[in-house]
Amino acid sequence: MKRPKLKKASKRMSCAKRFKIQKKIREHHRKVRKEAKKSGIRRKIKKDIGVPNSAPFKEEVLREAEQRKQELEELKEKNRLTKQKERAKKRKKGKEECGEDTRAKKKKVKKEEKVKAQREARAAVAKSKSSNKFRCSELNKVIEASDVILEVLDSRDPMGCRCPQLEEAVLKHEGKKRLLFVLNKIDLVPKDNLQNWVQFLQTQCPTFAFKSSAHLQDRTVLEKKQRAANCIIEQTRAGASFGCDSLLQALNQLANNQSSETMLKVGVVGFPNVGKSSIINTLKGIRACNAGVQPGLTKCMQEVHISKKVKMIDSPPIVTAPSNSGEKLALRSLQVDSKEQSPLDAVKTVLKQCNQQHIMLHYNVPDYRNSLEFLNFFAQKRGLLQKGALPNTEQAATVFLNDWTGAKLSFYSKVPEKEGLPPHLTEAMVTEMQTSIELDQLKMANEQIIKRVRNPKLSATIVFNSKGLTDGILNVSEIPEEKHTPEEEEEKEEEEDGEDDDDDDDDDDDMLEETEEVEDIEEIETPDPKETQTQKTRNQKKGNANHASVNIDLLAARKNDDDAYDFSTDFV
Ligand SMILES: Nc1nc2c(ncn2[C@@H]2O[C@H](COP(=O)(O)OP(=O)(O)OP(=O)(O)O)[C@@H](O)[C@H]2O)c(=O)[nH]1
Repeated sequence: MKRPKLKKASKRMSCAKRFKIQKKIREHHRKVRKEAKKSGIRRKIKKDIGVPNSAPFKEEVLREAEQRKQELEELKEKNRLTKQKERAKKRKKGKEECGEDTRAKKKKVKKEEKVKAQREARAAVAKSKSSNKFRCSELNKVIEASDVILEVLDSRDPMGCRCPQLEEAVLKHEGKKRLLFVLNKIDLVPKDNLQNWVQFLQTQCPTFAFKSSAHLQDRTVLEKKQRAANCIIEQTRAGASFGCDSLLQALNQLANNQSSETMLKVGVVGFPNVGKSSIINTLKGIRACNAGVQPGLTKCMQEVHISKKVKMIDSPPIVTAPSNSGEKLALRSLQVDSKEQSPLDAVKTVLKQCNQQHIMLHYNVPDYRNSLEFLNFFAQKRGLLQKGALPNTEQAATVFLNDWTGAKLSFYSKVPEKEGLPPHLTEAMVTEMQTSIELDQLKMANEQIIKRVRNPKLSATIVFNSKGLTDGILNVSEIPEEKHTPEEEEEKEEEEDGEDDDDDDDDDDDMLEETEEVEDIEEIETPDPKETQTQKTRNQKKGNANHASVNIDLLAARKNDDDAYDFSTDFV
């Protein structure tokens, strides 16, 4: 009987057992390696089997192997060196970039600071230029410098545009100055009304009917010549001008009558937005002065040569006296524009001076109970809305007032029934004014102009009840301190706070730079060498005032010291 084969023992085992064995083996290997490391025995280096002696070209093979070894080592060394160099380069570049970055950052910060300071300085100069005191002093300079003064009157309310203080100052001036009226914007009033006004004003002062050109785009004489060469003629209603020739003729005549060889200087003065700059631009034929709807655009006096003998001087608007009634201030004062007076109130007074039917017809609005309701309608019509589609009455009021002093709205006031001279004029003054102007020639020229100018749409014309002459201020010391709007005051406080913070951080370099910038500002404000003696004395006075203010400050500081809390004493 065949013995059954013995079954071979199976190698199968449980996974746990297998893993355990594997782990043990790993641990054992690790232990061996560790000990080998400790005793300094390295891993077995593979033995170079070398070249057997039986090889036919043993020596050559060995030489070749040696050469390859050397080449490899050289290559390795080369790579190592290039890598080292690259790393050094990178490090250097990084350092440079870092240095450049910080330097560039510092430069940028300094530049920004400088620009900020310059901007602030410019803003301060602009602010001082838009102050009433500056305007008044510039106007005085214009009057001083001029031989002839053109008082510009808006044809829609000529009486309201007359300033008795200015007329008196010109006529009573020691330098014997001439006063002429220019009745501007004649295209916005009905012809018969214009005729009446020219006749009325002519009895007091030579009056020139005028319509300025509104479309003067070119700023240089070259552009003007090119336009003329291209035969581009202003044929639009707004682009046309009337009265240029008669005014230029009269001025040339006055220049010829002058005993001296000097040019005739003609100062152009008047209340805001009456068209002073536009008249000069029209006479010159180019846009030499800044003109626009915004009242008070002209900030400083500006000379413009009209011909070889005549030079015009543009001036900032006359400063209205606060003693004027609200009706007068509404259209003639810059305070309304600068929000010192509420535009809503100004609109209210203007509406009161007009016929409601005319307003409704002109603006195409329904019957309104008060000015606010009217402004609501007006704002809706013009699309002046704020958040929630509510009418923006503030903005509407400003737009409405700009319309009334601007270039489009047609309204007129009636000539005063009472004839006679206003209290500041005398018969002698009037006859003096009328000499050296050929009145008959002027009358004829005015008639021609009135004939040629187009009548405005009578259905849209509003009758305006003028409140008469408007008082102005010519003495700088009489101008009241200007109120700052709440926003301006807030800005000022913020600026002061900011300055305080900056002061703490500033180093010596910055201090030096600041002093340099202050010098720049002074350069901007250095007075014109041509300044008159009176202006110089005024400046001297200004200097005294500065000293006084310093003293006051010091006294105040000392007083503050006295009042200061004494920390060394225990008051409890
Ligand atoms: N329709 C019409 N508009 C005119 C006429 N003259 C001036 N204007 C407009 O009236 C506005 C005011 O003109 P400006 O020449 O800037 O007036 P200004 O008196 O120099 O103004 P300030 O800078 O405030 O002194 C502008 O929108 C002109 O286009 C004119 O004869 N007819």
